[in-house]
Amino acid sequence: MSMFPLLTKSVPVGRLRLASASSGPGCLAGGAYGLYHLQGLFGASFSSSSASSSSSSSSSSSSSSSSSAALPAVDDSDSTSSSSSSSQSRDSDSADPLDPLAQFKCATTISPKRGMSVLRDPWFTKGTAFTHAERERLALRGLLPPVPTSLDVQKDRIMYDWAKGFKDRREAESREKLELARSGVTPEMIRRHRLLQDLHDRNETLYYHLLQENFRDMAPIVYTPTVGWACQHFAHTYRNARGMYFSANDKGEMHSMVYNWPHDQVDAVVVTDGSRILGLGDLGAGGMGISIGKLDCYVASAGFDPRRVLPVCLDVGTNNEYLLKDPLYLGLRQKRITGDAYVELVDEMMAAILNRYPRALVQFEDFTANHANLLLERYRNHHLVFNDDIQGTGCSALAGVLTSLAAQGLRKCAIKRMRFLVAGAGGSALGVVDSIRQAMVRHGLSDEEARRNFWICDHHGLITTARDPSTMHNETAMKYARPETKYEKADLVTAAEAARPTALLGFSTAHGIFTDRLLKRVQHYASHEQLRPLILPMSNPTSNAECTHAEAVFATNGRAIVATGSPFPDADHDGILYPNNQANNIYTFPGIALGAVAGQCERVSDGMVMAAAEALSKHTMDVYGDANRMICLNPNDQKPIRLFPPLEGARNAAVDVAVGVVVQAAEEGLVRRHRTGALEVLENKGEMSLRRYIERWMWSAKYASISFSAATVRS
Ligand SMILES: NC(=O)c1ccc[n+]([C@@H]2O[C@H](COP(=O)([O-])OP(=O)(O)OC[C@H]3O[C@@H](n4cnc5c(N)ncnc54)[C@H](O)[C@@H]3O)[C@@H](O)[C@H]2O)c1
Ligand SMILES: O=C(O)C[C@H](O)C(=O)O
Ligand SMILES: [Mg+2]
Repeated sequence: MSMFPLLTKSVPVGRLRLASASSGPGCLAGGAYGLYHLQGLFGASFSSSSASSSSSSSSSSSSSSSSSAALPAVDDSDSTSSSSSSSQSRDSDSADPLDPLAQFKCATTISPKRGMSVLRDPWFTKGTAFTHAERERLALRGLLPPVPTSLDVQKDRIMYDWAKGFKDRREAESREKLELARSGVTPEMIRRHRLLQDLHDRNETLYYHLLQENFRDMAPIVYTPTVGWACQHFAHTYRNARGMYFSANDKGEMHSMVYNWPHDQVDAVVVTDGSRILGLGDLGAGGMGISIGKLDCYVASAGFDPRRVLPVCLDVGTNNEYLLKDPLYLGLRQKRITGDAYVELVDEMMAAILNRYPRALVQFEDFTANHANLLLERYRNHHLVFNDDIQGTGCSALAGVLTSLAAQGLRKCAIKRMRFLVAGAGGSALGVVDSIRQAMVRHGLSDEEARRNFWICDHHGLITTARDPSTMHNETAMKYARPETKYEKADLVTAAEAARPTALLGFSTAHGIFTDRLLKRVQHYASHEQLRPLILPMSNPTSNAECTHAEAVFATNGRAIVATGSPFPDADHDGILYPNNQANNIYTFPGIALGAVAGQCERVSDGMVMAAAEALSKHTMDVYGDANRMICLNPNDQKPIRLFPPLEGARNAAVDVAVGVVVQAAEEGLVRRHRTGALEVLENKGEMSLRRYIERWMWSAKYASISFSAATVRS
């Protein structure tokens, strides 16, 4: 039974009963939309819609308050009177027991709107409570999380925030505290996240204006690490529809439901299946948060038009037991679909999206390694797609490597001298290793020689040819298996002794595994090669980091060149301030996407990803100038080095990356020819003009002058 019954009050006005309740359909606001129940037709007014059909609510059974869950506020009685008496009074009011049509009497609400317009209308909307039938009638399929909920569950969601009386609140609170401590997200960051998301729902232009102007300060709120918290708590904080959900239950329907999205043009789609969100694991339908957060970066730093981006969550179930038991969970309550059935769903979703938006770029985000690799290989040769965790991260990490060399006064070909010890053998680690290996090959090593520069550990330890691939999460790591089988499953320090690495990369999600001892070892081996050690603990969110920025600086006495996946405070050591630098794909996915879309590219090739890395590295060195350059090569130098540009200049960085991407795509014949397109600009007027062409393509958050035309009204 619901503990917080919503009281609704209705006012009879002639034959129409107008509702004065403050929630749900059935309310009349200043007569704006003239919402009424067609009670006049059949006399009695009761709910035909079945929002209360959801299984989870015990109170939505027989009382009239369950009717009001579907169509609240049709009630002659005073709001304080008991629900059963009000129900009787309605029946006795008008029902004629001899009328053969009595059993079919219903009240229905006629909406002059459909789709997003009805969802966003506070008088009509039922939010997640729209039933399947209503979703079909109102063109809502896909615009809401796939499972209709009851009014009671919606109410519990609000009461969860209200914090009093929620029966599991104490358990939930202690879990939240644990998660907060784990994720490195503070209550203040959450407050700001919610402030910004409320604004996002109210005024997109103002939201993006703020984001574009304050990207450095706001990126940690709308993006990593706070976005991780938002995904974990998606079901608890859900307020408004945003993005599209395709679910396993939509098989066969996706081609039509994609037309429910209210915009005829879409340039970029970010899709996740929620199976591996940052380092937080399977968050099911809550993964929608990461698609939204990534696209915020598209708009803020790459100038995508927010009306032309589409966040997508593919819901194939979840293996997260906590979510499956959470009454507020918004996704399908079933274990994840796998194998051929999974691939069929992704194929159908991709075909549906690309059928309606043939020119759209699709970014895959936070899929588990096996699916990430499989889907990338499946689509990359035919469609404009890329995987952010594999290619975007590979691009950012390679840019960091190149910048570390440039800052030490070395040329790019010095990458051949580097040896990498990598903690983590998942999709991202392999994406990064592949990118760096390709760069080594470009600079003269054979593929085999390049492979020998990598030592990869997973949760068992070092991967050698003695490893049984069936014990691994990501078998593709076997292509880097070391021949030194005596080190099979060696821990990181032992592996470091064998590898003598000059660089340490972290994609393990394992907090603190870059110990003081390990960091000192790597510094020692790097100095033998006349290099400063490169330390990239890239796991997210904050508390999954293999070490903090300060730990790397202190352990190496300021010699390490460090950047971390999530933001950390600057470190003060020996009177020198070491500014934190974030090693994150945020520096590259917006620019790669900008180049691919504004440049009318047909595919995203490995060459384009490498060109993006080189462009970002050059941009970073140009931005910081001599402040980021060592005067002479000295591995004991303590000068702070920054590997990535400041976030406040993210738009400029994205444009430089985009130009690099288009130039490379043009060389590879991957740009579509168009009379006034990027290729023609590049060929006829050169790179500077291409830059201006791309800048002109970008959207800025400014109010446009608006007037009305009936021709543009859409449902
Ligand atoms: N900074 C960035 O831009 C960026 C980009 C992508 C991914 N990431 C982060 O990298 C992490 C990994 O992502 P993924 O997609 O590769 O995930 P994944 O789940 O595919 O891989 C995790 C890997 O870590 C290994 N591992 C677990 N514990 C370990 C330990 N103690 N020592 C060594 N290895 C261990 C696992 O065996 C597995 O190979 C996540 O935290 C993710 O957020 C960061
Ligand atoms: O989301 C991020 O911050 C980076 C990366 O895509 C990740 O999965 O961790
Ligand atoms: Mg990711």
